[in-house]
Amino acid sequence: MSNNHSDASIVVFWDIVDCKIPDGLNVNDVSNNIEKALKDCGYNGSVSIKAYGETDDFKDQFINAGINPMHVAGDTNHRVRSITIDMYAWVINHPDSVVMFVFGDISRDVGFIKELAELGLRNFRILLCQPPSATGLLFIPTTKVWRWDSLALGVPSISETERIKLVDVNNPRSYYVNQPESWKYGLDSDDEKGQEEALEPEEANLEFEYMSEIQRLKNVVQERDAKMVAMEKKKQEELESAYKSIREEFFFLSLSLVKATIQSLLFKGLSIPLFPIAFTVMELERFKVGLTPTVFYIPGFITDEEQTQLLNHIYGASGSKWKTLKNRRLQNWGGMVHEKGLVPQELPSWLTKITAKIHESSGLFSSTINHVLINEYHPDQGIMPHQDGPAYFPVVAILSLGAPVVMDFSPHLRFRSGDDEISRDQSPGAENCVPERDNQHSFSVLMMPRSLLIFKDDAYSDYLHGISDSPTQCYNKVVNEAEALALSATNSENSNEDSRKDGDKILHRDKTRVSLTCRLVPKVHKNLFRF
Ligand SMILES: O=C(O)CCC(=O)C(=O)O
Ligand SMILES: [Fe+2]
Repeated sequence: MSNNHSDASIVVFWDIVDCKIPDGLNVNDVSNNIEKALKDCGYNGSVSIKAYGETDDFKDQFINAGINPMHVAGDTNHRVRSITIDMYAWVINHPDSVVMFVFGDISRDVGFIKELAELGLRNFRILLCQPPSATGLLFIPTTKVWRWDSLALGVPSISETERIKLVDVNNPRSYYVNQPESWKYGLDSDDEKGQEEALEPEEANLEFEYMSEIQRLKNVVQERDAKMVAMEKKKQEELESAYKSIREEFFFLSLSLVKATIQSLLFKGLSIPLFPIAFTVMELERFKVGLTPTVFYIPGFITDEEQTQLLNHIYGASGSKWKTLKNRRLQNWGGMVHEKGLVPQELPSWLTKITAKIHESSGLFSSTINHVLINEYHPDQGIMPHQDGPAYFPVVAILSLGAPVVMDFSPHLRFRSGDDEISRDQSPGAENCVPERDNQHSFSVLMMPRSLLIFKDDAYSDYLHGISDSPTQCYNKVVNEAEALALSATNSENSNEDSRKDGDKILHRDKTRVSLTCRLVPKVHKNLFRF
């Protein structure tokens, strides 16, 4: 609610009997003077004047002056009651407005004075104009007071000092001058009853009707106020819940947008640095593939640029770094792995950059990755099904570069009697072929360039993994089908790597693949000479 009433609507309730039109003036003059006096006090809102009394005689004059004539027969009380009822009808529809009373002496009407006081407390601005004979009401909580003889002539309102001077403390009708402040402001007081005088039966009837009407109107006002408060509360709640759902929708929308964007980029084989999103936001769990719970495939783990840089470093290494095996070439970085552990050699920074990224983002390695095996496969080369040795247990991460390839996983026979007989890949480059235990549980993973495959625990110890040396590989059984489909989509545009034969999905390997097998050998020999 605003306290500034300068532009608020104004209503003037004018008792034309007790505040007669001065001789020599007409209705129009008086109404102009009232409006002028209001303007002089800074009230510029639209003015609506209602006149009460024997208005029939001047009906046309009032109408011409834009004044609403309210014909009321009877005495001051009748007019005041009509005014009170209209006042309530007005305040119901005009909250925070300016209410001006131009009427006679109503100092006996304690109830009415209290109504005015209440209005003042409810952010209505109460203005009062009385004939010089009425002194009592000068002390009710009004904002401005005029004397009728001056207001009718357009003279300014009286000053506070003048108002006090005008109060005749000896006038019995001014009794409330000496009442406590709380009484003056319409608050409860036991004195009120004592001040009332006995009424004639007819008057008492009238009083009863009047009071019931006032009560009815007050109830309307209260109901309206309660409705407004409830509406305001409801509006606030609706706004709050709208904001809440917008915030939630926005949150989920942004999450799904991020997800959708990443997926669509991945499917298109585009280069995006996924690792911070892959692990910190989406968590490793989201990259689980297949039924074995410990196999993770993260497509696009590195960017095209990072892939190129890695390949440059790998092919930039001295020729002696390569060890040629029967069906592939390899580089060993990080030291030699022996039965008693790793005889370490510092990894070059171009490798620690990537191993640190794998270590930090996966959170699966108990300390820094200290060993990297780089394998190079031509299209007709592969690696026999094998199990990585216990030296690296329980986790391995393989980063793929260059061409795609299919890695097959098959359960091995470690559960048969004489488990010890199963040989393991204890040294770089050595792989061991072990017969499958159960073909039904075999699965394959399509390893796209720039992807990272991690397998650990059961997948590490209970399965053999290998790459066939065939230049064509079937990828029907791949568990990372989404990437396989993405591959088909990409290949159909620019290469003949993918084709279908008798319903089988065939990958044609026509380029070299390079992989980085990143592992941690926890057992490290610190002192080389003691070994
Ligand atoms: O090149 C690959 O993806 C697999 C390499 C591997 O299994 C190994 O080095 O033990
Ligand atoms: Fe391996």
